[in-house]
Amino acid sequence: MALLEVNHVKKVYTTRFGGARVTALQDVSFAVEEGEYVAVMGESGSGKTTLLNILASLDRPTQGDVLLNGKDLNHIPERSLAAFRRRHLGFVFQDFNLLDSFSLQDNIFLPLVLSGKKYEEMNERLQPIARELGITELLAKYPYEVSGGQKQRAAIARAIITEPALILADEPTGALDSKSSDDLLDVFARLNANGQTIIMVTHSTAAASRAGRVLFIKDGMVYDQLYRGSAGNDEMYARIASVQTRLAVGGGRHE
Ligand SMILES: Nc1ncnc2c1ncn2[C@@H]1O[C@H](COP(=O)(O)OP(=O)(O)OP(=O)(O)O)[C@@H](O)[C@H]1O
Repeated sequence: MALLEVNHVKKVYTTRFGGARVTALQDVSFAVEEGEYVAVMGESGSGKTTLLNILASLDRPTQGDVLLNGKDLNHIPERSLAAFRRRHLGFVFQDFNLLDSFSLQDNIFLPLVLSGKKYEEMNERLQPIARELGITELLAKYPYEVSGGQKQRAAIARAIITEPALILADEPTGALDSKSSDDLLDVFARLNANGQTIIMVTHSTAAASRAGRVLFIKDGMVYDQLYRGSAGNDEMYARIASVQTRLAVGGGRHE
């Protein structure tokens, strides 16, 4: 059984007064196995954020279903969704989403605090993660006292401290300079090498070239997929660029 199954997902937004309808996703199906690292690419407006929100159980599809570990997200009652997300998913956002009035350590503890964990357990989990991410010395600092790259590492610590089945990252390198982006992508690669499943929405060809598979979304459909196979990052980069060119000029889909 795949870790994540997305079956014929369609999403139509209807404006508040029943006016214009926008089909953000037409018919999206794919599966993600445990341990995969999948990048999702597509032009602005192609439906990436809509898809990520549905995978995150932050929004429900108009049609179709999403199964995480065989559990249909549509069947989780609204009141249990926040706890479900905390237990199974880790989030990394472009703008870090750290609370400014909390130290990095308290930001990282937040999902565990919400799950009612004791300080000793939180601290025991934190120390190896902070070491791995190189932020041990920064834990007492506040988000405004550290760099973007350091903020993003704290955000990753917060995402993985709950040991989620799946990390969902939305443009995680979007606000970082190229050195910090490379560092973040190294962290993702290491997490993935240790078995962490990651889905990352990105506009960056360099970021996507580090993933094991790239899914291209166009007009609310999966337009193409690239599997890394034995390709190195440079070859992957070139292959992604070539699909992007085909996407931009409106060439036929690869089936
Ligand atoms: N809440 C909403 N109500 C109505 N239409 C929406 C809503 N959210 C998104 N859309 C529309 O759905 C389509 C897909 O949007 P989405 O944000 O998923 O694209 P995207 O690929 O993430 O774009 P970007 O790369 O710019 O973030 C767009 O046409 C967008 O205008």
